[in-house]
Amino acid sequence: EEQEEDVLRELRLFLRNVTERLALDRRFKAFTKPVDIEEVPDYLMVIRKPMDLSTLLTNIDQHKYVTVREFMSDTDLIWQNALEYNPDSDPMDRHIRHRACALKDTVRAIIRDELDEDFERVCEEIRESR
Ligand SMILES: CC(=O)c1csc(NC(=O)C2C[NH2+]C2)n1
Repeated sequence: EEQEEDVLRELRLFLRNVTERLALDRRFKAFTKPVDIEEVPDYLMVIRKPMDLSTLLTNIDQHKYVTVREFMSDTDLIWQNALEYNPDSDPMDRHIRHRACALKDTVRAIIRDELDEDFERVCEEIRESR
């Protein structure tokens, strides 16, 4: 009902704010857009579920996320994919893995500091009722 739509609207505002702050952080530049398959032709052979910050914003606007948990599954894909695609000891791989770990820690810190547990519980109730 209307109150549920108010909750989901507030969820989308929170998720857009988090995503835009991540996209402004220069450390996460490599994660802002889908990997360019012309530049990295083998990427889709290694990574089955690509994800990036611009796609998160599109998903939010398409009402894909009803809970923060669902949003975090997709933010986890971003750094997990980077760790998987860049496993080697060469400096470039190490550099992007460091940024992937920074993305993981930054998302978790924001959620811990800024998400009210009771708000997420209401979102989970809405998801289970649908
Ligand atoms: C987004 C992402 O994880 C990404 C984009 S390019 C890249 N890795 C490289 O270009 C090479 C360094 N060793 C492979 N990783």
